[in-house]
Amino acid sequence: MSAPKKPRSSKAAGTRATKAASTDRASKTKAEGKPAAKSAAKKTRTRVPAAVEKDGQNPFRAVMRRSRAPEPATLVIFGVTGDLAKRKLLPAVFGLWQDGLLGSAFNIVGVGRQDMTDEAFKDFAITALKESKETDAILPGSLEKFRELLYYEFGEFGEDDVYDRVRTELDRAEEEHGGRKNALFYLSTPPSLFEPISNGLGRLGLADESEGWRRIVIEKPFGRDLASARELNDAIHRVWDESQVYRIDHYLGKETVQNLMAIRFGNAIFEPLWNRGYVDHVQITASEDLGLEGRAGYYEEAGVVRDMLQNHLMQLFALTAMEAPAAFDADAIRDEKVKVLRAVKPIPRGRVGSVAVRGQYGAGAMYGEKVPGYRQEPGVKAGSRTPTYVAVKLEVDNWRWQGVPFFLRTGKRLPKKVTEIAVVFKRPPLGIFPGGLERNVLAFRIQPDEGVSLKFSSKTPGQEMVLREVVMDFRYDAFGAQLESPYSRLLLDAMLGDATLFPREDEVDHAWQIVSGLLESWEASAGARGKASAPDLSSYAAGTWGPDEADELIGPDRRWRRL
Ligand SMILES: NC(=O)C1=CN([C@@H]2O[C@H](COP(=O)(O)OP(=O)(O)OC[C@H]3O[C@@H](n4cnc5c(N)ncnc54)[C@H](OP(=O)(O)O)[C@@H]3O)[C@@H](O)[C@H]2O)C=CC1
Ligand SMILES: O=C1O[C@H](COP(=O)(O)O)[C@@H](O)[C@H](O)[C@H]1O
Repeated sequence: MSAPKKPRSSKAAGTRATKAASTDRASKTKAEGKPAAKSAAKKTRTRVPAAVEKDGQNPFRAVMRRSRAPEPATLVIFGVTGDLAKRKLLPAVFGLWQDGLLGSAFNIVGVGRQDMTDEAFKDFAITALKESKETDAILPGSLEKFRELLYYEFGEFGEDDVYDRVRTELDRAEEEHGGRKNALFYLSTPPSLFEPISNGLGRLGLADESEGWRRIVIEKPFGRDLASARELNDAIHRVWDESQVYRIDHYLGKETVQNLMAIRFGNAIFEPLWNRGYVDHVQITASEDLGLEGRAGYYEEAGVVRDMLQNHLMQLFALTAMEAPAAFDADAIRDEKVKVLRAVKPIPRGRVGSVAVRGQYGAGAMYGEKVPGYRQEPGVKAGSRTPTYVAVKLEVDNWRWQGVPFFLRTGKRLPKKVTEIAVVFKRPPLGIFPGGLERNVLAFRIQPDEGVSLKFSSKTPGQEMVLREVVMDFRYDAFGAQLESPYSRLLLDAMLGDATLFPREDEVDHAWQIVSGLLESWEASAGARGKASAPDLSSYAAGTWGPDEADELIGPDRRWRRL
């Protein structure tokens, strides 16, 4: 599906019109109820410091090596005071910078609604880096140099002033870097603000690429159903060309998700087996031990289908089931993912009961400690029907996968954190030994203990030909390298203009087409049955592997892997 082209001439006109207006706006002061724009003339900036090196070597340098460094650029993070920015984005950018991967001219403009000076923001960001578990080991002197890259702007995202001030920041960055005004805009805000921010950037001409590249990174969830995802795509395309849009799914930035492609398409032995002739079924699991972690406001609106299934799990599915792309480039890979998503048998409302199960955790125990049920979590509405677990059976109508079910499951408060793709092979056609009729399993452990294992049957030592299952295990830590944060990988890719690991418009659309039948069916049944009884929302105790109905979904001749 090709994206509508942005109307270049009208955008250029918009840029000219708003330039004059910006001079007026910039002179408004906080006394007038608007934050004062910072004058480019008055403010001096220190040159961007080079990454900290020890004896010419950064001892924490990541394995991520790229053949080119990004051009001088400004990263503008909208929603920089939020949870994601504090815990993941700022540490990811810091890690890239400390590893010397961001080039010599780079800075960050945080944008929020809170009134804060640059200095207060620098303190905020440094505290976030010190507190986040995701921050790389900090080298001596590194934080002091990193804080010099940080600036802050604030305002109402529905009004023009804040974008005008962002533009002033880009002008200033250009003066310092002596280059073009390249900018990556990262929307780390609630989804309701994606469209207003995109529009604001468009109104002020900030999507126009005549003075440097301009790209927009959009967080998930992308829409709350098929219709709203399409509306959001349309709104985004009124401002941006698809080539400027980076919809982020952090699972695609995980090393081991990329390794799935490397193993499938970088070896000759797997592909001949990767089809209905040999594969019995595939299980894709993203199990979380955590509960809500204070995100009830968001999660009550989203639930597990929008939070995990529509995006992360559908991406893992697409990478597992797609055909080999002709090349490792953005369009070749995204084309293949779209093809297989299109081949998934739709789940109309009437079939939902037989192919999907959802549940909500009740009180239980995690690692020996009692934990409350979902409805007792702070911020959750009494009698909430928000699902925290979903399992679904997908069938793919193509030659490769006809008759091979893909079982996807994800949930919160399951016994442990583990993400895995398991390709379960058919049993041997004939059993000539005692035992030995087990199914072989090739399992990609996405996290933790990243690696790949092959389970097969072997003779046990002794006089008898008795077989037992054994596991051949490759652990990713054999490379001896620290794994890069997915946000680091994806941020750097976006800075380099590489969209390979970002879902394209049509991928998001097809993923929504698959899951929207589930949502419609469950939401309609909630309306019909009222809040009190909810037969299609099963309960499971925290610390267990989800509702019993999920076992029925995969059974009777198959069972979920106990991980
Ligand atoms: N947190 C996470 O682990 C993950 C988050 N995401 C996605 O990332 C995005 C950001 O998430 P998260 O950081 O958790 O969200 P938060 O709720 O923590 O808020 C993000 C930012 O948006 C600002 N904000 C909120 N409401 C408004 C408003 N009405 N007007 C202006 N600014 C507003 C917040 O400002 P203030 O600080 O003043 O409230 C904050 O700066 C979301 O799209 C989320 O779905 C994706 C994966 C994981
Ligand atoms: O996007 C999200 O992902 C996390 C799980 O991510 P992981 O990298 O830790 O596996 C999930 O907890 C969160 O609810 C969701 O918004």
